[in-house]
Amino acid sequence: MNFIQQLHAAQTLNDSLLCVGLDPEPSKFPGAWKGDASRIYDFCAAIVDATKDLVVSFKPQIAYFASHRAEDQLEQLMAHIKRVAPSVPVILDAKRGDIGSTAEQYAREAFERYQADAVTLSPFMGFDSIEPYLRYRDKGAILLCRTSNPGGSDWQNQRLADVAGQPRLYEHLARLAQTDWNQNGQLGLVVGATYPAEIARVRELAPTVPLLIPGVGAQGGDAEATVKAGWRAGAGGREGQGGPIIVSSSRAVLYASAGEDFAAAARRVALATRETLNAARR
Ligand SMILES: O=C(O)c1cc(=O)[nH]c(=O)n1[C@@H]1O[C@H](COP(=O)(O)O)[C@@H](O)[C@H]1O
Repeated sequence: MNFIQQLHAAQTLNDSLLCVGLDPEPSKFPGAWKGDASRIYDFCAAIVDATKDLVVSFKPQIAYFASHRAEDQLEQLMAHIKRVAPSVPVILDAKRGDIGSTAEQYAREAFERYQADAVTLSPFMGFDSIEPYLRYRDKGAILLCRTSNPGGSDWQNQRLADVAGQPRLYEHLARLAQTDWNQNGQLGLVVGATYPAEIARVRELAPTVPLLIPGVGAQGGDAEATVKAGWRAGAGGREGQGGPIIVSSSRAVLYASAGEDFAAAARRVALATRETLNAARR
C-alpha cells in the first residue's frame, strides 16, 4: 500500500481525520519523568497506545528528539508504532529542503532509517530538492504551502508577478502539487488550521492531494471551520473522490494532564477532537 492508500484505509478503520503530533517536551512530562529525556520513548509510546484507534496518522517532530540526542528513541518509537498500529501511517515532520544530493540523504534518513510513511518538506529550493523523495514510490512528500504561523504570510502570500493571473506563492505551489510536480501521486500540502480561507483556496486548486492541517488545539485553529474548508463530500471514502485531510494536534493532546493520568487525558482530548472533526463533515 502506498501512503495515500494507507491514509484512506486508516481514516476508514478509525473513522478519523485526527493526527496526533508527537512533540515530546521532557519539562512537561508527568511525575518522576519530568525533565528526564531518557523517558521520551516511554512518554510517546504511552500516547500512541492510548490513541492508536482514534487517529488517521501519527506525526513525530524530529527536532524534539534530536535536540535531546534522542534519535535512537525516535527509531524505537517508529518501530513501536509499526508494531502496535500497523494500519496507521506515520508522517515524519522534518521540514527538510536542500539540493538534490543532500536531499537523497534526508530521504534515506526519513524512509530507511526511521521507516516513515511520509515526510514534511520545505519546497523553497524547488522541484529538484523534492524529486529524491519521490524515488521512494510508496512514500508521501508533504510540502509546506500555507503554514499555520503568522510569519507564513511574509513569503507565502506574496503575488508572483511573472506568473499568469498573479497568484500568491502558496496558490502557485498548490497548483504545481496538483499537476506538474505530482508525477507519481505522492505529494501532499501543509495548510494551517489558523487560516481556513486559505485551506478552502488550496482545496480548490488541489482537489485530490492530501492536506496536512496543523494548528488546532494550542495554536487556536478552528476545528470545525478547518473541516468545512478542506473536506469534500466523498473524500477519503474511496480513492479518487477527493483528497484526505489530516488534522494535526500535538500539545493539546500530549499535555492534556500534567499528572500520572496523562495518557487517559490524552485519549479523552483525542476522542473529543475526533468527534468535533467528524461532526463537521457529516
Ligand atoms: O509541518 C507541520 O507539522 C507544521 C506546519 C505548520 O504550518 N505549523 C505547525 O505547527 N506544524 C507543526 O505542527 C505541530 C503543532 O503543534 P501544536 O501547536 O502543539 O498542535 C508542531 O510540531 C509544528 O512544528
